[in-house]
Amino acid sequence: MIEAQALSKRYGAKAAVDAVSFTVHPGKVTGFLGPNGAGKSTTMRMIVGLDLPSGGRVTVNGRPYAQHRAPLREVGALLDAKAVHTKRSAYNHLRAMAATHGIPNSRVKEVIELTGLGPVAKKRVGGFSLGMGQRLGIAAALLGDPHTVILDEPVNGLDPEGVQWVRHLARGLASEGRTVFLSSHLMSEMALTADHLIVIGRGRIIADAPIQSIIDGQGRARVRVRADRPQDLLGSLAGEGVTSQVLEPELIEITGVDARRIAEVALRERVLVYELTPLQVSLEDAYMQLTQTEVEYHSHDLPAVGQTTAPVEGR
Ligand SMILES: Nc1ncnc2c1ncn2[C@@H]1O[C@H](COP(=O)(O)OP(=O)(O)OP(=O)(O)O)[C@@H](O)[C@H]1O
Repeated sequence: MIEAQALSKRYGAKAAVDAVSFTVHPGKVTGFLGPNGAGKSTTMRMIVGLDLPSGGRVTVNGRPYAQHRAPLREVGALLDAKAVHTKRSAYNHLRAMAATHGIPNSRVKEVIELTGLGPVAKKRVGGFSLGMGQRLGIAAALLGDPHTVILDEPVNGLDPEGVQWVRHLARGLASEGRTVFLSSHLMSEMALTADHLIVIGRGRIIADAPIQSIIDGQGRARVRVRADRPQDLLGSLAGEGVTSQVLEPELIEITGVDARRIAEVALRERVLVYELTPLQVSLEDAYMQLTQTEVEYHSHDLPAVGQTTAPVEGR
């Protein structure tokens, strides 16, 4: 179990992590999700003692990381796969790590097999692709057979097979009762892997909940409507804070009210509706809504064609 209490990290005037408190429980995969610069890596580095907190504290199974007798057996972490730049082979790199922690060679061989590094184990790590480096970092994290596994952006640089492998690995580790904490800036990835999400933006926790409740709590209803006079329908819904997208002359998507409300208004306005389909709110949508005020680096899109906010023209 990882427990952070009012954990903070300042760089000069900037709060990279701003008094965050959260608990990561064993037996499930907890995703640590946030846009670039949100504070994920800094938080993870503080968990394993690589950065000193400016305030607050964080413990793993009740103690700060550095106070564990055999930290590698307690916590395995992948924090920066690129940090391994060595002329050693993967095998020798892992063997050296194992030796300093009293871990037998048989375990080195096990993690090499587990991470699919067998065919390249004797090759120099310096020549590894990003994906292979990532697998090596995960192998190193698992070396001590730790109770707690922390992986910072583990799928970075992995091919689809590798992404799926990380997913299975994470789920497998959690099903064995371990604490699994994975960071990502991709909701789509977390949706497939995590049971629970901690969402961070600008150094603050903005959600900490099971995935399903994040979808339920954040998603605004979105409904696809085919109607003979969609503009009249939108005009009548204008006071209800809806947004809409015109896809075809008689096909629109309305966000902000549910299908029943649209049907009521259509009936009142005598608009003929011949399709009314509630659309599931995607996790990506829920995430965007959660973090839209919390991203450090905004991109500026061109306005989407047909995207309007009611009231609309042509009424
Ligand atoms: N050593 C440092 N010195 C100064 N500022 C830093 C340092 N490390 C991180 N920061 C700043 O702290 C904030 C949080 O960074 P962090 O790397 O923890 O975010 P992140 O969520 O992991 O982002 P990413 O997904 O881009 O890796 C950012 O604004 C970053 O620029």
